[in-house]
Amino acid sequence: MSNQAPGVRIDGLTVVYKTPAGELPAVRGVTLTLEPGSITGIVGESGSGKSTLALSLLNAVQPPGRIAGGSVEIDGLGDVVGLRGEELRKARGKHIGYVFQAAQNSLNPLKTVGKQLLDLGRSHGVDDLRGLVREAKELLGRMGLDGARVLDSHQHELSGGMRQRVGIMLALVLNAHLVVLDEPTTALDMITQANILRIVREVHAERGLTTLVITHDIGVVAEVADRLAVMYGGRLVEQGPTREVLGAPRHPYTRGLIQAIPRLTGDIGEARALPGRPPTLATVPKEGCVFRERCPLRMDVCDTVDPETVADGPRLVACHAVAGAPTTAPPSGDLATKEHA
Ligand SMILES: Nc1ncnc2c1ncn2[C@@H]1O[C@H](COP(=O)(O)OP(=O)(O)OP(=O)(O)O)[C@@H](O)[C@H]1O
Repeated sequence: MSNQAPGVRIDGLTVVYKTPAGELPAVRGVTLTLEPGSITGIVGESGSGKSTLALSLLNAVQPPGRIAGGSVEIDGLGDVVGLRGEELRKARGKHIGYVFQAAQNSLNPLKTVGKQLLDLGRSHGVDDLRGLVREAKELLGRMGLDGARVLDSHQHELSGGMRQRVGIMLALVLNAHLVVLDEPTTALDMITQANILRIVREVHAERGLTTLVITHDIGVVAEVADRLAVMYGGRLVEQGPTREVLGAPRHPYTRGLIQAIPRLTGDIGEARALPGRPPTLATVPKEGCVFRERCPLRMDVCDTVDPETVADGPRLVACHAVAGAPTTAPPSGDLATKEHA
C-alpha cells in the first residue's frame, strides 16, 4: 500500500453468527465507500452491527461469526475478505491501524505499555525502534499524557481513559493510512473526549489518512466525521455528508437518534428518547424493513418488502416512507407525525 490515503469499497457485505437458531446475520448487505482522505462515522445503537462491520475491514471476524458474502476492497491491499495468514497479519497494524471497542481492557496485563509497543514494532519489521518510541511519546503527549511514564506503566497503573488513549496511540503509531476507531472515546469525560476528537482530526489531516469512526454517540460523529452512515439491525439505513444528515435527517431512525441527544437539539427539555429497543439477532425481521417495529411512518409495505437504498445526490436512504420525498425536513419534526404515510 502506498503512502496515500486509501479508498475502501465495502460491497454487499454480510456477516453471520452461528446461534442455536442457525446462522443469523449481524451485518446484512452493507455497501459503503470510504473516500480517500475522509473521516466516515458509523453510528447506531448497541447491537446494530457496527463492531462486526469494523472487524470485517480487518477480516478479523472470529467464530462463531464469519463473513458470508460481499467484499471489502482496500486500495493497495485488494479484497481483504480473501486475505489469509501472514498477509493478513501484516495488513493489520501496518496498513490498517485500529482501536477495538473496550480498548481499555485489551492491553497485556503482564507487560509494560513500552514493551508492548516494541513487540508491535518488531512484529511489523520496524527497524527504527527508537523512532517508534519517540513517536509514541509524542502522540501520548498530544493526548495530555506523560509519554515516558505511560510507556513504563502496566495496564493496572492506568485509568480507563488513559488506556483508551494508549489504544489510540497504538492505532496511529505504525503510521497506517487507514485507521479504524471503534468507540474511541467512550470511557472519557466530555472535555477529554473533545480533546481526543480534535487530535484524531489533526492527525488525520497531517498524515493524510482515511479514517472510520464507529460510535453509538451521534455527538461524536457530529464533531469528527465528514460523512455519516447510520446503522440499524445490521443494515445501513441512511448515509450522506454529516452536515446534511444531521441538518435534515431523512430516515425516521436518524431523526429519532438526533432527537434523543440534548447536545444536538440544543435544549434538554426537547430531547426525547427513541421509544422501544433495537432488535437482537434473533428478533431482526427476516423480511420487510428492520426498523418498522419502532417506526412512526410504518406502512403495510414495510412489513413485507425490505426498502431499497435510494440515492438522492450524495444522500442514500433506505425507507419506503421517505424515498423520493424532499430533503428539507427539519430535525425538530415530530417523530410521531405520520407525515409521509
Ligand atoms: N460472538 C458472537 N456470537 C453471537 N452473536 C454475536 C457475537 N458478536 C456479536 N453478536 C451479535 O451481533 C449483533 C451485532 O453486534 P455488534 O457488536 O457488531 O454490534 P454493535 O453495534 O457494535 O454493538 P455494541 O456497541 O454493543 O458492540 C448483536 O446482536 C450481537 O449480539
